[in-house]
Amino acid sequence: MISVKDLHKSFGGVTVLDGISTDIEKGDVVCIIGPSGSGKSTFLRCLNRLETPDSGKILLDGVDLTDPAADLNRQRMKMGMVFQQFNLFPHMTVLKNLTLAPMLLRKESQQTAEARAMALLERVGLADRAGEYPSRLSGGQKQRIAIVRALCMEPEVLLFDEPTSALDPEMVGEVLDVMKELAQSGMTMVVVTHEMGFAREVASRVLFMDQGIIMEENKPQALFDNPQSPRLQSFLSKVL
Ligand SMILES: Nc1ncnc2c1ncn2[C@@H]1O[C@H](COP(=O)(O)OP(=O)(O)OP(=O)(O)O)[C@@H](O)[C@H]1O
Repeated sequence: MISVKDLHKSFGGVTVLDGISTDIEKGDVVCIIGPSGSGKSTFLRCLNRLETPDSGKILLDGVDLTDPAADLNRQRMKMGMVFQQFNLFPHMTVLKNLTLAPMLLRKESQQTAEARAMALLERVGLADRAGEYPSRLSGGQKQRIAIVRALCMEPEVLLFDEPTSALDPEMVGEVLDVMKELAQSGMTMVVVTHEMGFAREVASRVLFMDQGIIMEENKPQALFDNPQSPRLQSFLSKVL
């Protein structure tokens, strides 16, 4: 589904991505962990071209997103993004936040967009908040709404950039539960996270990122279950 080939990105002479290559298949739940500043967010933002890589290729369903001729807006609709800071529109109700993009970009009728939004709100237990403004919601509720907003575009893959980092500890669980449910439903997900428990439980693959490169672990559960693993020890000592 997504194929990344030899991705490089520098900021002001500092190399942040130093030749990243990986393939993400349909149904994968890829967790990216690594120390602060190791380039995790930059990698995620390059995937949907919020950042422009210096070199390398990103193929989404065979379309090269680094090709200037690619229809980026069309391709981006296939990738939902959930940010650390929710990024909901504060002046719009929850329902308006959820229906805006499907109506504007997918040209859906209000009725269709609202019906899907309400069904998804139901799924995350927030149907009764459809008429609220974001300022009246808790952080955990806002992030669940942000996930629903991404889902309303019916993306092929969801990208999460540290979705629980801005939350009070007691709100983390409710957001992770929604993400687990999504993963179990077969959604393809790429998740930058410091939540080791989530990675252990849900990831089909874990990418360890350090100094601009990734090391991949195809059997993350086995890795986490082996506390003697020097590789795990080395990463955890930096991450935690
Ligand atoms: N737009 C930018 N301009 C300049 N430098 C940037 C920019 N974005 C990121 N960087 C730098 O690139 C490096 C990697 O940042 P990035 O946010 O990708 O790391 P991260 O692994 O996601 O870190 P964290 O876990 O702290 O969020 C950092 O040194 C950061 O300061």
